[in-house]
Amino acid sequence: MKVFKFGGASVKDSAGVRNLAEIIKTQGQDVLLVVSAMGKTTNALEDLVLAYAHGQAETMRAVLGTITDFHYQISADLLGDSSSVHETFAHLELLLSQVPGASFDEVYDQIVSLGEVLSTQIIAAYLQKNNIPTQWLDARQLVCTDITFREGRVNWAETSLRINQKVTGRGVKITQGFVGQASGNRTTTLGRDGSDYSAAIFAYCLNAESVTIWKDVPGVLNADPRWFDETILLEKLTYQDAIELAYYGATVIHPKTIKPLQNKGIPLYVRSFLQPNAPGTVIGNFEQHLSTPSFIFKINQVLISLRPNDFSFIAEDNLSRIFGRFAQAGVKINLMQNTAISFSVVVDNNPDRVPALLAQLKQDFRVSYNDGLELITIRYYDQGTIDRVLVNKKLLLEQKSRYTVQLVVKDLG
Ligand SMILES: Nc1ncnc2c1ncn2[C@@H]1O[C@H](COP(=O)(O)OP(=O)(O)O)[C@@H](O)[C@H]1O
Ligand SMILES: N[C@@H](CC(=O)OP(=O)(O)O)C(=O)O
Repeated sequence: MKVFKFGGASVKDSAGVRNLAEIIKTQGQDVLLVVSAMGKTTNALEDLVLAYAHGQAETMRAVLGTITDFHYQISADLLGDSSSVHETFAHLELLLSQVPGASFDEVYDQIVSLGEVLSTQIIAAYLQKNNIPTQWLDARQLVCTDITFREGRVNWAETSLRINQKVTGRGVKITQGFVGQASGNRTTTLGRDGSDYSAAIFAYCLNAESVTIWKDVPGVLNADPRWFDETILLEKLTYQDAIELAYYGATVIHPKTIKPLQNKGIPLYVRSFLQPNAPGTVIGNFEQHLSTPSFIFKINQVLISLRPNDFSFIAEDNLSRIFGRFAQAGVKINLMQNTAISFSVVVDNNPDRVPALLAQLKQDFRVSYNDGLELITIRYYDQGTIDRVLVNKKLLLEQKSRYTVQLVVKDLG
């Protein structure tokens, strides 16, 4: 069996779903489809949860209206009516009519996971209508996680057992990316952009022949084409290079995706849903690492510097307290560096998390920070590539290892 993952961009409208069906007709007889919410539905559902949690009835109605109209229109266009999603919208409305009875993160997962349920219901019905017999599978009954809402950690043994019991026989199957379930039938999600990871979970448990993630780019490029003009397609990548690129922030693949596939030697193809016959990128067990420098660009970074109040050194006890605070606040560190009396970290400037973290850190440290920064990572760098990216930038911090350099910069333009 092959696993195909289709992200939100590939099914952002009815033309996208028609294109998916064409790809299945030509390339996927024995395939499990792992599909994300359509277009930007997850963002809209996040707005809906916020309005619901804050009791903003008017905003809630407006956002729900937009989400409903969007799906009804695609369903009507593809299937002639919106019956494929009636039940899920009725369930959503029922949820929203009740007073929130659980933590924000649990409510978030109950509601936001429905984006993937809606997309797969429409797509399954469309494939059926086009004489492609398709079995719809509920990922909530297959992917078992712990109770960490919004970042569920997979229970591999139980997940494998269930997947192998329920995903059997040949033919086309479709399930939701991003979604899981903790004990007590409590829906969880795997973290934003987690559908690539879902595809890897299914492939690992099923010993799949391969995974293909269908994207709006020709494959993995040596830089994000949104930021760089002259990108190069990387035709072959080792698992290790792919892990490193994803870890440092190449958003084309979710970082958790690669390891399960590497463990079983399952190849990962990244291909374009716009040019489905082009070969794209293959990630696998190759000898040769990358020969082209790759660039990863993160904007809206904040550099936080901490100094102990009592002039003690930055040592194990301080560091464990600092890491504890970051973990508690759910803030991921993109880069860190320390001297004897200061510790500097660079993180995404998430307005929901960073101010609370800074307030916590101020209890124990003198805190200074510098925002509006960019973090540029170059894998397989040389001085020429560094000089090129530093044009019109002020360099605030630099960290080099054998293959990777990270530069924290302020744009002077
Ligand atoms: N190294 C890279 N190679 C290709 N695309 C990249 C790279 N880094 C970032 N991207 C971005 O990833 C996007 C595709 O990922 P994403 O939008 O998350 O797709 P999906 O919704 O299908 O999961 C591309 O449009 C591109 O802008
Ligand atoms: N829909 C989820 C999961 C996901 O991975 O989506 P996409 O494949 O469109 O990035 C999200 O937006 O976070």
